Amino acid sequence: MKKKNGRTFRKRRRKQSSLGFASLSHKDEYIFLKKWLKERGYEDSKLRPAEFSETGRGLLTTKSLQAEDLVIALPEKCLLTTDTVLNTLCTFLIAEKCGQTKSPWKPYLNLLPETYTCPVCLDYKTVDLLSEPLRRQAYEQRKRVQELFVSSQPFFSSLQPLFPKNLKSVFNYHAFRWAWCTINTRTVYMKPSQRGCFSKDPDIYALAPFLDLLNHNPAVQVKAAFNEKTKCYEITTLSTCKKYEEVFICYGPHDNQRLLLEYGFVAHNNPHSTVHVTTAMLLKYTAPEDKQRPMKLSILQENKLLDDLTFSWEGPSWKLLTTLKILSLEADQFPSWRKVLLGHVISEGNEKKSLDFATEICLSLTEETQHTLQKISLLKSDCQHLVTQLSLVEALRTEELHILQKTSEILWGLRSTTV
Ligand SMILES: C[S@@+](CC[C@H](N)C(=O)[O-])C[C@H]1O[C@@H](n2cnc3c(N)ncnc32)[C@H](O)[C@@H]1O
Repeated sequence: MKKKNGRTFRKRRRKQSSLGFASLSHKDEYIFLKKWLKERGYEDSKLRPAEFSETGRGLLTTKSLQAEDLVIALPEKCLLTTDTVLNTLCTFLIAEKCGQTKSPWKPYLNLLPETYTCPVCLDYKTVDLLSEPLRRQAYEQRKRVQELFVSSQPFFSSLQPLFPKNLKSVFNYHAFRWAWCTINTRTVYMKPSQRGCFSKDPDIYALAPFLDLLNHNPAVQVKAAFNEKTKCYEITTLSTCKKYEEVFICYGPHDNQRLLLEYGFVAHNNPHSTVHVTTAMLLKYTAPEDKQRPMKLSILQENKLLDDLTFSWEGPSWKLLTTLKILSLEADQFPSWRKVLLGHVISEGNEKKSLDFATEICLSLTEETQHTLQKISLLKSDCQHLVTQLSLVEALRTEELHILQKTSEILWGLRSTTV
């Protein structure tokens, strides 16, 4: 301990803060976790927990990593797996957390976040600031978790003899939501072992202590799987990482809406970011007097063009532009709708009309996003207790605004070449 006050320590602390992270590995909780992992066969020489200014808690490497290097190999004994249903793992987490002192998982449970920012945990005021499609998904998530909680009640009641405390003080909605978020944001997928082509083995999800401190970066590539030979869950990087930098993995090619929905955060400059255009929005800008509108809509529906219409950093998606071209067909052009689906240009007029249509939608979404950002900034000063969640939605809506601004530039360029 005395060593900590020495010159080397002070020098090291200075170096760390200038690099944008503060080491956590000297803290008791992390020392206990490392000891616990070691007892279960985990050997590590390079990863250290740290607090990063951009991403919060994560892991850094003390040795540079080259492509194909193993980032981590976590032995099976350290994994908390479920080959049964989700609520069994929820129940397990709640029960272990409440009887923490005796739990063999204590060093891990101690370090789990106390709160989450997935939509199920957000205040209604915050959820209402999300864009319409995401808001709908956020309410669906709430409903799903509530239903799962209600359907787990008989199971919780059957556990009463095992608990001296009043069961409701242990298995309440608050605890269930915490456990659900823990599982949703932190489990890794383990492909069931292939016992035969028609194997009915259920999917297995595992909580992986320490490994679950790795944060997401959409720009990195990794391979992750349970290795049957070494009996370890292994992550190999396909990207490089410099010494004393944060080691990232990629949770998948998710856009920011999906990251918020599933993990409760957003990634800045996410290349997969999109802004969704709903059917209601399309209908708002199509002429209701267009007699072929119902037919056009059923063609679009049959060809699955109405789902997932988006603007991205590259402008309107192919699906969105094709949809707009079909909706913009004049009565005499309508029989050519199949050609539009095949990517043919029907006329200069149709091209121009669909781009004008896209511009109108983009402009309307831009105004709506700017208005929401103003509301967020007012709410941030009025509702101090919601500042963290409001900042999260602000980051998401700001990224959406940037995509819409980029799209507007792209559309302007496209329109000037078609006129
Ligand atoms: C598997 S955990 C990673 C470790 C986590 N930061 C911790 O302190 O326990 C996943 C959670 O980390 C956070 N996270 C992951 N990547 C992030 C990033 N790039 N920026 C901000 N938060 C991130 C999110 O809260 C997410 O739900």
